[in-house]
Amino acid sequence: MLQLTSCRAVSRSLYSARASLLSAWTRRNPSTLLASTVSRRGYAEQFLRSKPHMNIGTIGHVDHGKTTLTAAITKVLAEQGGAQFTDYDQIDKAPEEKARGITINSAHVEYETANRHYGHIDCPGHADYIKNMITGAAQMDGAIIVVSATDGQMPQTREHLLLARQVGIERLVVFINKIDQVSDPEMLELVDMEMREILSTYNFDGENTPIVMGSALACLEGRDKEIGADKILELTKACDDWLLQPTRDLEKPFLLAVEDVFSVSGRGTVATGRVERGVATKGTEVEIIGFGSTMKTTLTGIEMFHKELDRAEAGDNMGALLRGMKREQIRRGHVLAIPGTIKSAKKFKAQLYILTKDEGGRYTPFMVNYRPQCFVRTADVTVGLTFPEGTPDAAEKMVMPGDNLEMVCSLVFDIALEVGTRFTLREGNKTIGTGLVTEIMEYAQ
Ligand SMILES: Nc1nc2c(ncn2[C@@H]2O[C@H](COP(=O)(O)OP(=O)(O)OP(=O)(O)O)[C@@H](O)[C@H]2O)c(=O)[nH]1
Ligand SMILES: [Mg+2]
Repeated sequence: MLQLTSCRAVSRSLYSARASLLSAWTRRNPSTLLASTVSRRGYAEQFLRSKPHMNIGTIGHVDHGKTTLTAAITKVLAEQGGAQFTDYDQIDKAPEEKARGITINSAHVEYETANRHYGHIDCPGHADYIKNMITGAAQMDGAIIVVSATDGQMPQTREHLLLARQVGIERLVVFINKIDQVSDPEMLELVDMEMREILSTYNFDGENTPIVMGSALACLEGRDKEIGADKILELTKACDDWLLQPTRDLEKPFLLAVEDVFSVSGRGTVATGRVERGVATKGTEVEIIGFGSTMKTTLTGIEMFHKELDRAEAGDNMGALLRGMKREQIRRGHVLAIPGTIKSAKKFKAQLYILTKDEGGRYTPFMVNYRPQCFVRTADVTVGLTFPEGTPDAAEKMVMPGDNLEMVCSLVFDIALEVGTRFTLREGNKTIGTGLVTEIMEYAQ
């Protein structure tokens, strides 16, 4: 970044300067193209809205009515002018999308209630959910868990609850669907009780979570308003009231993943990278975390768009001038963060999704102690994979392409990690899996 500064054309507008800076930057690191083009300004232009935005989705057992419900929500809100009606067929005919090199089937719709703008994800198949949740393609801040009144909770109801918890969803709303097929009120009460119980089992607030009972199909077919449209509106109201607005990246403590390091004569050492979250100003104290010891320093200068600036925020690509640091002390893969907000770790548990060969992954299974490269932010470190304690027949157990499972990951070097950090596993030039940190088992110091 600073190299570019020395040959800048003074008359160029900020915007074109930024474009060339980005292209030079992404040439060096093509994988960050997406992240860097969605800059703070670009984002604001595209998504400026008057209401707070939230990402949610429908989760739950196969055939319990997630897609029908998604269509029903767009139908009732379309009548109020807050959505475009998206019928069942349009949702399940989901376009294939490429995210992080993995093909993912999911359908996105959007709608507005009185209070919020929602992005809503409905995935056609069970395996896609898991993949979407682990890769972050379905980054949900909250979710609607759909359970059929005729079946009650089923294995994937529980599995999705577990996964929702692991990907950091704190609150859910329950929709007990298909009540048009159940005439016995005691049966509904039983499903209600069961749901509260398993919500608590998975550390959700079982007692206070709103549970709405209705029929998505009745709503979609425009009949039985009292169990159809009325209940769907009650559900969206429950989402507005109960689901918590996520903290915006800007409000979180500053964190930058170091992409490159330069030595600028007469000034000192500059680390460049994208601000993942928070805001930094001149004088901000930071820790440099990863690869051994944690070092403290101060940001003495911020450079962006070929200019000295006072402030950088989430989404910006910045150069950070670091007081008293030598070039050799910092490397790609280090993280600059507000002291005490993130720690360096070597060993953690993760939920993994192993790509199939059609997704560009391995053709063959692997066994315990497999050692791929783990890519976290800008770091890549060799990782040894083992099964959690108590896994039966761990020595003979095979992990097949297409599997999703929990594994213990032991890194060769420690890096900044926290629960919820996402990473990819690669072998040679192939992405073979993606993962999400669910528990830190061993910190570096
Ligand atoms: N009687 C009745 N049938 C419903 C209701 N909601 C959905 N269905 C039916 O249940 C079946 C499954 O609905 P979907 O919406 O496709 O279920 P899904 O949860 O999206 O299923 P997957 O995406 O395959 O996991 C369809 O035949 C729907 O018409 C309802 O309220 N009442
Ligand atoms: Mg569906």
